[in-house]
Amino acid sequence: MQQILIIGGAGYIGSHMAKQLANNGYRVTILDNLSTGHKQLAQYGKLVVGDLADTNLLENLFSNNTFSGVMHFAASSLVGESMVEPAKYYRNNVANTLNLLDVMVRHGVKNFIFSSTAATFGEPEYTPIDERHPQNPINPYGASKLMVERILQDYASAYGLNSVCLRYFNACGADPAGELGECHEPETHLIPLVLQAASGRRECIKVFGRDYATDDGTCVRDYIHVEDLCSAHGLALQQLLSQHIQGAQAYNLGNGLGFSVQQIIDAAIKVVAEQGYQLKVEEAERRAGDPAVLVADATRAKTELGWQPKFDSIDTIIRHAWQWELKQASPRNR
Ligand SMILES: NC(=O)c1ccc[n+]([C@@H]2O[C@H](COP(=O)([O-])OP(=O)(O)OC[C@H]3O[C@@H](n4cnc5c(N)ncnc54)[C@H](O)[C@@H]3O)[C@@H](O)[C@H]2O)c1
Ligand SMILES: O=c1ccn([C@@H]2O[C@H](COP(=O)(O)OP(=O)(O)O[C@H]3O[C@H](CO)[C@@H](O)[C@H](O)[C@H]3O)[C@@H](O)[C@H]2O)c(=O)[nH]1
Repeated sequence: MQQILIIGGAGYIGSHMAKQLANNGYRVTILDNLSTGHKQLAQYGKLVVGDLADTNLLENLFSNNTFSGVMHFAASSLVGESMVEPAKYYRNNVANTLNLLDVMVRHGVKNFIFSSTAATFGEPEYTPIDERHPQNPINPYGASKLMVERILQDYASAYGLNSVCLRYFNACGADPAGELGECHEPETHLIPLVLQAASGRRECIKVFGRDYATDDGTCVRDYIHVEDLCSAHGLALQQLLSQHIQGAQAYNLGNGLGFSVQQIIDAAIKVVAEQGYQLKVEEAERRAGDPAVLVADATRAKTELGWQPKFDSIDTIIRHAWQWELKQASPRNR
């Protein structure tokens, strides 16, 4: 059985990844410092609680296990916070990743998958955004992820470390079986916030600006189900393990479909109404640093990895997230 190390596997996307890998016959070890993750999400692997900054812990982990590959989800990932606390972002996302890569190189572990982001592109020059689009991040979060992308290129040529950077657009949805889902504190993502407004955990959803150059004036994003993100990781892993992928590669991951903030709210209103729930919408100022439109061109992932998103219906995405939200809002979990 091949053993995979998931860094950040107690978080939103990493926990879904652990479940998919475990269900596909891999042995999973999770390293997580539980800074934004949750022990109860790390159900599908052996959890080691610890920090990436702890080189001794990493050395022991790699000495006592034989990892076929490493998936790295751990990061600080709040765009706004990164503007006022850039040091935290460069330390956690860049310096700590370097720690990890150096231990991998020392132990001859060659296969690495990295969670990158659409935020590495900055203000789009054109959409949909393919891999040829210039990368000019406009915040330290995006810059920190781009630095790792760059480091991975050099580590591939100098040390033979093979890697895949997967640049997610807007991760959303939840485990279709209802066991796992998003629980960030603070939550900043649109879909969970809209659903919290419906469940009563939040008073209302605020629309950040209606004066963008889009059809209805609200921002357009490419919402990609967490299960589909994980299936792309699974395919990338297979290709790394079989050495079909070598060097440092990068793929954009999205559905290629744009939904406006208003369209998301409308879709959510329909889903929650089936169970008699409603939600209140309020107007708010634009949030600094939000581009009007971010949509992915994921052709490369489709042709080279054989990836095909399964949950591209926004209704299905919202239904899965709503099932999870109802569980979070139930009195037993409060
Ligand atoms: N959620 C999105 O829409 C989105 C979009 C693009 C990219 N990403 C990237 O995907 C990855 C996962 O995102 P998520 O939403 O699941 O985040 P998350 O915060 O839910 O998960 C990150 C996990 O990493 C852990 N962690 C952080 N720093 C650590 C450290 N130094 N040592 C050990 N563990 C540490 C946290 O405790 C948490 O469990 C991140 O790298 C993020 O930047 C997310
Ligand atoms: O209460 C809210 C929250 C969000 N929005 C809007 O909803 C859209 C989506 O926002 P959000 O869910 O915060 O996602 P993004 O800001 O698009 O960023 C996500 O997607 C990026 C890639 O596209 C990743 O890099 C980031 O990590 C991830 O947070 C944006 O237009 C926001 O202005 C609102 O109107 N009201």
